[in-house]
Amino acid sequence: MVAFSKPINELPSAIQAVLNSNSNNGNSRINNKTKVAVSIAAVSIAAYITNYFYKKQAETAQARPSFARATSSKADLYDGPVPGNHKYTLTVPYKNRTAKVTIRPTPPETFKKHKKLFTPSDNGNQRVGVNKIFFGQLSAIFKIILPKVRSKEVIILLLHSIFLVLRSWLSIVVARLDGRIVRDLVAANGKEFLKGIAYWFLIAIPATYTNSMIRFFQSKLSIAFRTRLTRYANDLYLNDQNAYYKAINLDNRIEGADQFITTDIARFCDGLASLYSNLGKPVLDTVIFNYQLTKSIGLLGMLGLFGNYLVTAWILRKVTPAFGKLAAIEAKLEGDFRAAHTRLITNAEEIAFYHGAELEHSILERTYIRLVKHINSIFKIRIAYNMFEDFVIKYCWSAIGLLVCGSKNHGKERDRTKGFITNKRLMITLADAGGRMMYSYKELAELAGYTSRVYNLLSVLHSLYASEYVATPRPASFPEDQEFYSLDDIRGEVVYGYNGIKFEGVPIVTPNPGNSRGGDELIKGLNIVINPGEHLLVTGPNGVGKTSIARVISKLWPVFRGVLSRPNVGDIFYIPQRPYLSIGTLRDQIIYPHSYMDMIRANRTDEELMGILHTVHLAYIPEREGGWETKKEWKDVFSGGEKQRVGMARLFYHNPQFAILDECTSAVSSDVEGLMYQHAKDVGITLVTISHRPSLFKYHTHLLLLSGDEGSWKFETIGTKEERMSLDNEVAALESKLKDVESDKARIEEINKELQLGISKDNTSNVQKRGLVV
Ligand SMILES: Nc1ncnc2c1ncn2[C@@H]1O[C@H](COP(=O)(O)OP(=O)(O)OP(=O)(O)O)[C@@H](O)[C@H]1O
Repeated sequence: MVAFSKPINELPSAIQAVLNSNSNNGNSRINNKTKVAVSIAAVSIAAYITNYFYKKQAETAQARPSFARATSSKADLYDGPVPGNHKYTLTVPYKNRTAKVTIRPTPPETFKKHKKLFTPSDNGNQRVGVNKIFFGQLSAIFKIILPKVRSKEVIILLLHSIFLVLRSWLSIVVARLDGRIVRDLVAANGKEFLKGIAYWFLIAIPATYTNSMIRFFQSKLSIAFRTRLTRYANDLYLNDQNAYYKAINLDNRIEGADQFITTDIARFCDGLASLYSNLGKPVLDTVIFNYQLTKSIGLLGMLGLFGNYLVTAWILRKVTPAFGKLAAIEAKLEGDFRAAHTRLITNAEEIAFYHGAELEHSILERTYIRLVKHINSIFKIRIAYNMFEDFVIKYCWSAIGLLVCGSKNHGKERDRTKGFITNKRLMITLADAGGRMMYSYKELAELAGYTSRVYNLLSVLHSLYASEYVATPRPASFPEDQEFYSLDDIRGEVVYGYNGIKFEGVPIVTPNPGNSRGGDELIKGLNIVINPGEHLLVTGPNGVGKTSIARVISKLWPVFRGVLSRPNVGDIFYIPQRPYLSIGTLRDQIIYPHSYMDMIRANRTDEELMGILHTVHLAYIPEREGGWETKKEWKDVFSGGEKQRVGMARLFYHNPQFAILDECTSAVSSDVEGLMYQHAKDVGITLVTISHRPSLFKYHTHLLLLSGDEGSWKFETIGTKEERMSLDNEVAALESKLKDVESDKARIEEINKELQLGISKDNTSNVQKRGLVV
């Protein structure tokens, strides 16, 4: 018989109550010594299994060839996938060395299989909460985070569960030990008391280890889920289907995908991993104590209690605020705040030039205030809810429990008191478990919010990956004789592998997602052909659709009607209007989008890169910047003209059959621009140039003139060699006239100086009165 008087803090009082009733009944069959021994053995076995699992993982990692050693110290920290390989190795910095990580990109078949699981919702109008939709979404996401039974995550889950059960077991053992120590203390049995204290210290080792391991596995589970989800989302987002571009330009269902992928996925995984241990324990406690109560209060009393649970659950469901929806809105507002900061960082120089700090400051403040107001409103909502929750669960449940117990208590006064006290303790501990369960329900509701955001992200990415867009219904007022362009009605065709660029009745249309008038037709059905060796110059006023032609050729914008025939992806290279410089070394800027490993595989050398830099007049750069390995924020290092020349260097490195040059030399001086164009032609690149500069005429054979007049266009040859020569002559004549202008200017300055001298001699000079100014 064990007598309890003082529960210890870390023990759930509920378990002690069970032990109380158990021990009072004299049911203790196993002694404490055995229990301590069994506990230590059980925890040791669990620790051994854990160790074995992690040792195996470390061995697998060691067995991989060292990428850094295999190449050289120059090896950059990332390597792209090798074409045709289903997996590849990335090297990442880790504790002053590089660690290798094997990446297995999600195969397209998996996306195809999962597509039906992820159906985009009707623009967030559905109810976010713990409901059927939530469980459906969760089960779809489970297909990603637990793809098969034999996966790392399942092992972590199992080990986590083992430690959770061990914790419950240890709690019981510790409670019994506590009772025994108190008994010996009261009985003044010094020897037994000291023995109890010794056991106490002995059990502390597995107990603390178990608690640490529970937290460890919870974190491991969360990060393992996050890794799976992040990789999956990245694979859907960044691929040859350009979902990252479509999400911004062809769709408006997800705003700020960065927030979704970086923060929302992390919160979802944390919530899911903690829910397992947070919900598991009170559920276990509730089962145990309800079982105990049934013994005391009989079946009828128990039915009464269950009725009470059902009514409480119903009321709570009715009065619980939409925590899921609130969490989803909070996540969106966090995203807006983050996006405002990102904009500031990206455009720091332009904003500084304009002295725009004050305005930007107010934008940031406004975004933050919106977020804080929302969070504060959640806090307020929680006051009333928490009061209600406490009132119902802690006070009403206990009172009802006492009533049930009271009505069941018969017999002698002494027995009635004992039964009443035991049941009361059970009721209070049950209420405590209920409270924790309700708290977990709140967590579950918040998880529903993150689940809906993650699900929404994945389902939109799935539809963009499959090139499925939101339909725009044709408005009744839309003119009948006018073609209506909706993103769900793309009838054009793209033929790859064509040796040239051919448009057959292809209109250039802006996508305009979410706009009720559909896409705007910038250029009426284009019919042009560019064969290898012919060079096209596209010109016309601003905003007429020149760059949009390049977008259609690059398949960024859809071909709504007609047929576009174009070369394969690797045979055509595009240099955009705004230069882009990536993260990485100086070398990476020239070879972008290839990696250093691609360069090594293709037997290309730094000497070759140096030759290219000579061509674009940037040969001084490697020395100035400290060599090819230098890493800097290149967009802040290069001048506008240098950035554009780096773009041309990329063109010469990749040396494609076709190139689309979109105003990519507008900041380069005319002489160097001419040399670069001539070089591009000499090495056999067929050019499609978008430009306003007449000086580029002579490098092209065809002209596409966009007038902007209701989408009309004119396609003509720039004339014979002689005619182009005569154009050249005209340009030369104009340039020489410009030179004359310079000499005339100099002469005027001379005259002015002479006049100044005259003025100082004769202040009344007429010339001074008239003032000759250039
Ligand atoms: N993603 C988009 N969605 C809707 N309209 C767009 C989009 N991108 C561009 N436009 C519009 O399409 C029109 C043509 O744009 P484009 O960039 O092709 O012009 P451009 O002829 O190259 O002009 P510029 O000479 O100024 O570079 C513009 O009016 C522009 O506002």
